[in-house]
Parts: sequence; C-alpha cells; structure tokens
Amino acid sequence: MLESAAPLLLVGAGKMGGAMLERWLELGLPAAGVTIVDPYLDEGAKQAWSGRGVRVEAAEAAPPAVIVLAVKPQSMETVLPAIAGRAGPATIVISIAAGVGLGRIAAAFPAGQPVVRVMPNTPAQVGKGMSVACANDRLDAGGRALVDALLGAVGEAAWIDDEGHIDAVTAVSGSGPAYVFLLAECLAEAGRQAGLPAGLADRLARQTVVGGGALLAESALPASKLRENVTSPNGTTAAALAVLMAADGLQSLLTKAVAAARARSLELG
Ligand SMILES: NC(=O)C1=CN([C@@H]2O[C@H](COP(=O)(O)OP(=O)(O)OC[C@H]3O[C@@H](n4cnc5c(N)ncnc54)[C@H](O)[C@@H]3O)[C@@H](O)[C@H]2O)C=CC1
Ligand SMILES: O=C(O)[C@@H]1CCC=N1
Repeated sequence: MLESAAPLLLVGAGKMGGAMLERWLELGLPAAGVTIVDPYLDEGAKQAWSGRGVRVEAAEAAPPAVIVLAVKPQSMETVLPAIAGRAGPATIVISIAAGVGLGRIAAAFPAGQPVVRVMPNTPAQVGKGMSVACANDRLDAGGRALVDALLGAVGEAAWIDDEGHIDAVTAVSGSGPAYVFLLAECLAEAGRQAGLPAGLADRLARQTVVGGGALLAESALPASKLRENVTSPNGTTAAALAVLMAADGLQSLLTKAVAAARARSLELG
C-alpha cells in the first residue's frame, strides 16, 4: 500500500519529516517517487537523500499523490502559498505542524482538497511512533486507507473526529517522548547524587526506561498494576513513591506540563 503514496512531496526534511521518510523508504515507499523541498538542508543531508534515490528540490512531472508538510508552524505562512500550486485535485495534503488547524491549511488549497492534520512523535523513527490524525470531510475511504498505511508504517495510528482534541494530543504524545527522555536524564542525575559513578548511573537510568517501556509494550497489565508489582509493602519503592505520588508530586507536575504544552499548541495556530 505504501507504493500508492508515491509520488510523495515532503516539504521540510528535518527531525520529524526526515524520520518518517526514513521509515517509509525502509518499508517500501519507492525512493524515485519522493521529492523533498527544503531550501535549508545542508549539503551533506542533500547528498544523503539523493544517494538513496530521493529527488531533492526537483519539479514533479505530475501532481503528487501525497504532500507532507513537515515545517515549523511559524514557516507555514510562507510555505502554504508556495506549495499549494503543486497539488492536484486528488492530492492528499498531510500536515504534521503543531497548532496549525485544518481550516487554515485547507484555505491555502482549492476548495475540495483532502487535508489531514497528523500529530506524530519521534519514536516513529524506529516504528514505535504514536500518530493521531484528523481529516476534513474531503478525505474519502481510499485516501484514509493510504494515510493509515503511511502512519501504520511508523507505529500506531488513531483517528479523531474532533479537531479540538489535537492540542491535548500534541501535549501528551507529540511532546511526550521528551518527558520520557527527561525522566531518564533526571533518574541518572539522582543516581549520581546518590553516589553512583556517572557512567553507571546513565546506564541504569537508560536501561530502566527501556525495560519499563518494553514491559509496558508486551504486558496486557495496566501501568498501575506493573507499578504495584515493583512495590513491596513498606519497601524501597514505596518510600520513593510516597514522594512521587504526593500532592505536589509527578501527577501535579505532568498535569501542569501538559497544560502548558496544550496552551502553546493553541497559540501556534
Ligand atoms: N520534532 C518532533 O518531535 C515533532 C515535530 N512535529 C512538527 O513537525 C514540524 C517540524 O518539526 P521538526 O522536524 O522538529 O523541525 P526541524 O526544524 O527539524 O524541521 C523543519 C524543516 O523544515 C525546513 N524548512 C524551513 N523552512 C522551509 C521552507 N520554507 N520550505 C521547506 N522546508 C523548510 C527546515 O530546513 C527543516 O529541515 C513542526 O511543525 C512540529 O510542530 C510534530 C510532532 C513531533
Ligand atoms: O515541540 C514542538 O512544538 C513539537 C510538536 C510536538 C513535538 N515537538
């Protein structure tokens, strides 16, 4: 099914767009059917993509099946009018930009353009992403299946009807990997402060996050039960959780963090 996404035009081959493209190419999107538009790519990146058979900054012979807009929200103002003319009536326009609404994207294209707003995350790079998609009413069943194939190639995909949820989605799963990496950083630092050598503390923290994530992925148990399985009555974990689960603990911090990210997503629109 990925072959049907070609020709594909990727606008912005940075961290997120580039990660998704990598995975799509690995899983069968034909490189010869991909064009990248990104005027700020450095020479090394341009050569790397060209070396894999992807066309960089070339004009298409025919309108693409899919355009993926993967530029910063702040670049959308200039990118949308510059790219709109490259779409055909059936081209599916996918935007992964935080904050930028379906209506604003659709308004840059002729009436009737199928437009999908997607919030992916960087674990897409290893096929473990979480993407949430929301489409306008011009996306037909075939188009939806094509978008599903693209998103399924980079991990799990969920569709929502209410675009109003996407700012909270962005705050939870779009930005979420950063919270997990911060947890690994903070756990390592706490280990150093408890007297462990730096390298050992890093290794313990990293593998604990990796192992916890893998157990979560493979187990049918809810996270709360997996947590309870670590926690002996009156033991060491219970002592730590009394701190983390206090009124001003992790829940309160994450609730504030997600609210801040959601508010920023709303501002970026
Ligand atoms: N990094 C992440 O974890 C996630 C990012 N996103 C969204 O993805 C989008 C891109 O973010 P990143 O990849 O992190 O940023 P990035 O800065 O790594 O990539 C943006 C790319 O757009 C290119 N670009 C800038 N102006 C352009 C133009 N006029 N035409 C074509 N290309 C242009 C830049 O050279 C760069 O390569 C943002 O809208 C962000 O909200 C969504 C989910 C997760
Ligand atoms: O930080 C950002 O704005 C983007 C959107 C979600 C993850 N990164």
